[in-house]
Amino acid sequence: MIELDRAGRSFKVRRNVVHAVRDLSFTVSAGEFVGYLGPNGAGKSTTIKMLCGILTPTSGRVRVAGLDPSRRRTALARRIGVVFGQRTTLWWDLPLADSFELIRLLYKVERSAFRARLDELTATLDLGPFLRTPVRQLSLGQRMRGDLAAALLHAPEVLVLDEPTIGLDVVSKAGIREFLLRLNAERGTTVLLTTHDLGDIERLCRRVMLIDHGRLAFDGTLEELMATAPGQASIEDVVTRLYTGAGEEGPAVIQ
Ligand SMILES: Nc1ncnc2c1ncn2[C@@H]1O[C@H](COP(=O)(O)OP(=O)(O)OP(=O)(O)O)[C@@H](O)[C@H]1O
Repeated sequence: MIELDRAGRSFKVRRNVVHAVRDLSFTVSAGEFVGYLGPNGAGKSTTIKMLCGILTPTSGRVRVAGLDPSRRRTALARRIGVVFGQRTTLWWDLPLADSFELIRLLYKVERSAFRARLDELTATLDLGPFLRTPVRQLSLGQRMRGDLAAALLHAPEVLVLDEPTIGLDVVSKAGIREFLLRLNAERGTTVLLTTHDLGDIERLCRRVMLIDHGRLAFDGTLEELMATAPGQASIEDVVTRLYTGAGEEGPAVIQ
């Protein structure tokens, strides 16, 4: 479903070149739920932007649902949903329901399929009480549920999430995690999740990829991740160790 083959993306900054992502190769199969971790500046958002076609790779190859994202952005938009937790795709001054209707028109979703999908999302994300509220008046947790629904109205096969639980309280986080688990289990939606919240990873992801300085530093199951640092008490300890390269053998490097 997602394929990167030696993908790289660099930026020219004045006289320097920043290699945000280098030589990155991985595959995510249909139905997987994968956590994509890395310290600040590691290259996670750059990867996600290449997956959505916002950025073109400067080397290598990227495919999502068999499509080259930067060349087939419109075709890909029908197959992928994206949520950037720090931004909203909703119309700030419009009621949530009107934003959804605009998205229906943009994606050319047939009215009855849209109605059924919206009813389902309204029930599972509990959107009913604030469907008529302008987006700017929503709390962060309500807005995030609205953004998730907006990303899923066209029933994409792949969902890419960039910090979807940032700033949420424990109850809101639990609700969103529960929703994502069900979406993956019941609909088989493939999910790639970037987060700094390791609770998200523990609760949701069987497979974890870790990127550092633009390169893949770990790719394996959560159990294998924990086993890279035997005796470490928590996932925070293990990930801190990998981020800082601490320990006698250093981080588990896969390549
Ligand atoms: N448009 C750009 N121009 C120049 N440099 C960029 C650009 N976008 C990203 N970078 C650089 O590429 C590197 C990777 O950035 P990226 O945003 O992908 O990291 P990240 O893993 O998402 O970080 P964070 O967890 O802080 O969001 C950083 O050094 C960043 O400064």
